[in-house]
Amino acid sequence: MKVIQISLYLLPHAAASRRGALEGLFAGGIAATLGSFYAQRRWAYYRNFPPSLKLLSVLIIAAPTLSIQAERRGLEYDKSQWEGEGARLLQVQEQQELSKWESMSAGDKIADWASRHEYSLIIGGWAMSLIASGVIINRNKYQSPAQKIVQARMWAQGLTIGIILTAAGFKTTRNKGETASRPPPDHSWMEVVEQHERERQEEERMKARLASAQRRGAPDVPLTTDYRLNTSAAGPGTEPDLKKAQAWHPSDEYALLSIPGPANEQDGQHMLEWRVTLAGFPMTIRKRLVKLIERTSSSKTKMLDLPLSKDDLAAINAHLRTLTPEEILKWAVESIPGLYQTTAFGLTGLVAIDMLSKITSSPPPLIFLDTLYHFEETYELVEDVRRRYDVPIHVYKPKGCETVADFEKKFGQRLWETNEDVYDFSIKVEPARRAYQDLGVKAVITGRRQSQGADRATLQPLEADETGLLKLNPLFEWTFPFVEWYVAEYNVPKNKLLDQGYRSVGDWHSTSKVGEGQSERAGRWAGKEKTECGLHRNYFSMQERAEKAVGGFVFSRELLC
Ligand SMILES: Nc1ncnc2c1ncn2[C@@H]1O[C@H](COP(=O)(O)OS(=O)(=O)O)[C@@H](OP(=O)(O)O)[C@H]1O
Repeated sequence: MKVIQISLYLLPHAAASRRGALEGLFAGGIAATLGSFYAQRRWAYYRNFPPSLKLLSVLIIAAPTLSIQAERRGLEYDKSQWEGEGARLLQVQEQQELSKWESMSAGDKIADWASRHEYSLIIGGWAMSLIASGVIINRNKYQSPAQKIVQARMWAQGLTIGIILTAAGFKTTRNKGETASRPPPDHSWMEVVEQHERERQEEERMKARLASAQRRGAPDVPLTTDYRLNTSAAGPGTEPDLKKAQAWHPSDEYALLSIPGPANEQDGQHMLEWRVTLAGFPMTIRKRLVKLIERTSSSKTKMLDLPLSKDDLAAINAHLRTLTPEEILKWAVESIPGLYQTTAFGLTGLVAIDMLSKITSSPPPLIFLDTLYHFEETYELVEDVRRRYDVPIHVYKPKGCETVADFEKKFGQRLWETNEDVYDFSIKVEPARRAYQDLGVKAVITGRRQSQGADRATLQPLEADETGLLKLNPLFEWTFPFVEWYVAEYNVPKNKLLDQGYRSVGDWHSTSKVGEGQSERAGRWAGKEKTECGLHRNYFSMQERAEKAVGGFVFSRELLC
């Protein structure tokens, strides 16, 4: 807040008043002197006045003009010092007064003018009554000039007291009326000052919080003032409603925000992606940034007691939905015991691997279910990841099978065509179960996202499956462009097939390229109704279907388990 030093304000105010006083004295003095000369020439009885009385008649005019003009100049100076919001308020007030004045009757206008100039009227009244009584008393031949002056002053004083009493009575009546009809006092100036003060304190608090978060090892995020947006999704020129941002990811240069767009009949509600350049942030984003930094730098969290009740799960999800993927991962690393990441090295899983490598020096170990039918490029990617990230990879294959030959010896060729339920169970569902039991897995991070649609459209950040396994989906709200952006931005290793027209990669026999405008997973089991490999379906029903398909429990135990 601006503090005005008294000397800086008072000295120019006094100078302005002095200038006004001189102007008033000069103008009043000249007018009164000219008037005195005129009276001297014109009226014999004025010529008979002693010089002191003539001087008094000049002073009577000059003194009020001096004080009135001095006050005017002082007020003018005060007004010139108002600036910004203050000046605006003054203008509004003047405007209100003008319209009030225009709506008044002639009588009210006179009363209003009189009340605003009461001191000028009193001084003027005193002067006029002194002159008038002087003129009347001067006609008395029997009094000496000194007696006449004393008597004129007495008359003038009496008249002036009369004027003052009338003004006081008039003012009291007026005040009573005004108090009854007066609108509540206008405290808007106080609001302006308070608002400025609140903003200043908020800014201070943010700086302090940011500094403290940074001391605790949070990333250094640039906070400047210029703020630009660009979007392809909503069209240029529109601005996102930042309060609705559901997911966002700050990098060194910009943040990606995911905000629900307008619903339409074809796609229903869909998300819009915004790229916000971090040349600077508005206050709303800055606040979220500070929160984010605080969260990412917060210290230890208590480990969860498993299993979770439904209510606990709902409460945790309500919390996780407000976090970024990195925050969710950090929370999981700190609070979920027995945490692993299950991955087929899809783009989403790769993003999570990269984020985890920046969050912790001992990221959750990876579980890769080697179906034996992966593309060569996928196996190459496994090695790339092994080289780039210091994370253990547990590879699980179909039970008792090291090679395709082993698998086909057991189940025959093209099992995915001859018996899909058995295929899904034996290449993914059973090996996964085995891995979870061998390794003591309590929770897995998955690469599923809501925007992949079908069963995943309502995906939550944390789920508990029918076996009690927790599944964490940190990128549940990210869309494909976000994932692609992250991979490119941080040079995350990816499947070479993605540069050849594939978007989601599974087994070679059930994966195809996708055309322009097709959905991300259109190339998986193309032409079939199937949308999931079974890994994320109900374990017990998958097991039951596979057992039925191979001819009952006894036989299935041998073949499948
Ligand atoms: N083979 C294999 N091994 C380990 N984990 C696997 C496997 N297949 C699927 N997943 C997990 O499921 C996530 C989604 O995979 P997909 O989108 O490819 O769908 S599907 O599961 O194959 O139907 C997938 O996400 P990503 O980590 O992005 O691959 C994994 O979390």
